[in-house]
Order: sequence, then structure tokens, then C-alpha cells
Amino acid sequence: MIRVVLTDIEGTTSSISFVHDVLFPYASEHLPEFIRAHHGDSPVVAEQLDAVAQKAGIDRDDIEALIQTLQAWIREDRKETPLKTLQGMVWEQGYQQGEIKGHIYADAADYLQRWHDRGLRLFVYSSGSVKAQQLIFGFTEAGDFTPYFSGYFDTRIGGKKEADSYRAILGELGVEAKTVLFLSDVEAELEAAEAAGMKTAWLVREGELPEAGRFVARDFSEVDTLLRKR
Ligand SMILES: CSCCC(=O)C(=O)COP(=O)(O)O
Ligand SMILES: [Mg+2]
Repeated sequence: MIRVVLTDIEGTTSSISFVHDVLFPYASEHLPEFIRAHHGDSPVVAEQLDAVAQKAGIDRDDIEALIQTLQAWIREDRKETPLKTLQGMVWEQGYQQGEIKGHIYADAADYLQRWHDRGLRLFVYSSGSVKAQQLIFGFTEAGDFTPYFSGYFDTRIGGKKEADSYRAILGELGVEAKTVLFLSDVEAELEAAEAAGMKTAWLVREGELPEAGRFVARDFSEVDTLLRKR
């Protein structure tokens, strides 16, 4: 029986266009001023810049080169942990100042609340940092959804296409794999979760439904039919 729902964000609870057309441009525009302002006074920012310099093989003291690298990584949709950490810090300003509202599909908003009220435990696993996850759900157009979640995982536990990441999440949750349903729009993530023994549902919100050897859902109301069967 499923007792835990672990959900992806982009393409699953929230639209891909919101992430790519609102969040990423906001980060790209505001990262330069943020890094110039905080590279010397924030240990967290300094730590991320150390990691960017190491990964990109560039001079740690060349702040403008680090900024250009981060902006290139945003354009390439790289899931690098230091980029994701910095993006979350920049988005925080945007959400707090009311410049950004988090997108959540109406069906996701509806069923996350229902599942929580039915006693299922809800967790997030996204490439966005834990801070970014709490912001997108904390500042949606439909209100604050963070009370429904019991916890958050990001790429610090490992990449989303690696089975070991899901095994590590199971270790943190202390539950049997077969009691966890992972929701995502990315097949390689579902395969990794299945390799760790989790149940999965593939969210295909647009376009033709694929022939798949796994459960496919248009939206969270269809996921609910699966949850009620198991
Ligand atoms: C947490 S909102 C920002 C989403 C993001 O930065 C991202 O890369 C989306 O990754 P996901 O794993 O949710 O598809
Ligand atoms: Mg996704």
C-alpha cells in the first residue's frame, strides 16, 4: 500500500514554462548584482562560488567569469548544485518582494491537499534547491502549500537519474520502497526510482500519451485512481 508520495516539480506539479520563462530569466537577470553584492560577505555564496570555479576550471577570484559561467549554465539548464543553491537565494528576493508567484497546476493543488488530509505523507524531490522548493510552494497564486509537505530533497542527495539517490531518500524516510510512489514527467527519473524499488507514475501533461510499461497520468486526478487501487 502506498503511504508516501514523492514528487518532482517542473513538469509535474508546476509548468515547465513557468520554470523556463519566469524563474530562469529572473535568476539570469538578478544573479550578477546578487553575486557582486554578496561574494565577500556571505559564506554560503562564497562556498557556491568555490564549487563553480572548481567545476568550470576558472579562477576563483574572477567574479565576472564566475557570473558568466552561471548564466551559461542557466541557458543550458544544467542541474549543478551550486547554481541551484544560488538560484534559490536570488528567487527568494523575487518571491518576498511579490515579483514572482509560484505556479502550481490546479489539479496538483487540489490533490496534494486531499492526499495530505487522507494521511499520506508528501515529499518533494527536485533539482531545484530545498529553498527554491519551499519558495515555489510557499508563494503560489493559490496560497501556501508548504504545510502539506513533510520534507524536501534536492541534488545534494544525488542526481535524479541515479537509483542510489532514491535509495538514499528511502534511507532518510525509513520506509519500504514499495510504499513510495514517485511522480515525474521524466522517464529516466522514473526508471531510477523503479530500480530502487519505488512505484512510479509518469505525468504526461501535454501531447500524445506514450505506450509505456508503467502507469501514465495526465494529471493528479488520474494519479489518485492509482493511489486508491493500491
Ligand atoms: C524548485 S523550482 C525550480 C526548479 C528548477 O530549478 C529545476 O531545475 C527543476 O527541476 P525538477 O527536478 O523539478 O524538474
Ligand atoms: Mg520534472
